[in-house]
Amino acid sequence: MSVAVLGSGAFGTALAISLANEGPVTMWARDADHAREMQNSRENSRRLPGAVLPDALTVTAELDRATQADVVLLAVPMQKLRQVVSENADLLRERTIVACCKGIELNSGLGPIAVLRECLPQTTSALLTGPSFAADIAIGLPTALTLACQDEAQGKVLQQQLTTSNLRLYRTTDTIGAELGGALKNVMAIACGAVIGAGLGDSARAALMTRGYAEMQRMAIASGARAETMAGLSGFGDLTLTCSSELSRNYRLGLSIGRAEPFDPSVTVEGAATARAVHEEAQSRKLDMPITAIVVALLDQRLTIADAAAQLLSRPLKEE
Ligand SMILES: NC(=O)c1ccc[n+]([C@@H]2O[C@H](COP(=O)([O-])OP(=O)(O)OC[C@H]3O[C@@H](n4cnc5c(N)ncnc54)[C@H](O)[C@@H]3O)[C@@H](O)[C@H]2O)c1
Ligand SMILES: O=P(O)(O)OC[C@H](O)CO
Repeated sequence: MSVAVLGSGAFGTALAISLANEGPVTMWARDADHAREMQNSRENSRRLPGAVLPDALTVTAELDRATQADVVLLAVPMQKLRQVVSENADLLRERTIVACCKGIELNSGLGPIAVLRECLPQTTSALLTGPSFAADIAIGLPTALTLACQDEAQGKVLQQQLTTSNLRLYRTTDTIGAELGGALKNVMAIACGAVIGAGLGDSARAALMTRGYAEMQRMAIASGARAETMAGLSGFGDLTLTCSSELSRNYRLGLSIGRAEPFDPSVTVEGAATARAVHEEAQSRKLDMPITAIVVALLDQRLTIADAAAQLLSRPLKEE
């Protein structure tokens, strides 16, 4: 089995490093200068500085070369997934595709597997998600992820193929649950960062995480996901990690909102677009998602943190 990773950002690079410890891996970068720089220096100094690229990892800007692999991992931001796949559909059609992004597409309201199904209807598609920081994976720290594939037999094969000495993969056929867990936890991480940034305290964060999880469950169950998927690595697991660590870009965006500080717009923060997509979806389906609505209002600067807290605290009292 041969593996390729398309996208040489932080996550793509970390996965490629871990997989290359088990066998040959090709990583594709769209920028030829960047590809050459990584291939020669054995480091991705732009996106994941300090991590060494193993000899078994080849970096190329030639997409037709990378897509010779049996399994192709797509490690690009969610809002770019459709573009990358549809522009290169001819090269990807015969491969097994594993999306590695977390989020919901604006305009369509679809998650990564649903987008892949629309663009490549005949192709086996899966999702790799769960609590994991690129920086941890790249230096060999232990990580557990969820491999979601609707086809159970294909999922078992991929689970074996993509497990490495530091990546332990669990599998599920609940692709909707895995998509929603990874997408919604980023929205909650922005909210938690804002709470901590504004000095509202750890107790408030715990309340937000718990009620955020209830909100995630509400959307997931209404979408046909299984409750136990949300309780697993892709839901609860990733919520815990992302809402509590400054390694998370979503959490850091929240911190900057809470502190009224600027935030670098070039940083990949999946939760911002996802919050908007989910808020729209929730409104049209009449799902109660107050934390998501507040995150959108904070991003749009329509609400202060003080007003946001007051709004959540003054909601009608109810059973838990
Ligand atoms: N960084 C992490 O710790 C981590 C962990 C788990 C999951 N993820 C997920 O992985 C996905 C990618 O995140 P990342 O951290 O690698 O982001 P990143 O910003 O480090 O890298 C994104 C990569 O995508 C490429 N890209 C962007 N637009 C493209 C396009 N139109 N065509 C081709 N390539 C394009 C960029 O060149 C870059 O190499 C996100 O959905 C994120 O949620 C990240
Ligand atoms: O840096 P973030 O916020 O995109 O989080 C990275 C991963 O999704 C954590 O599991």
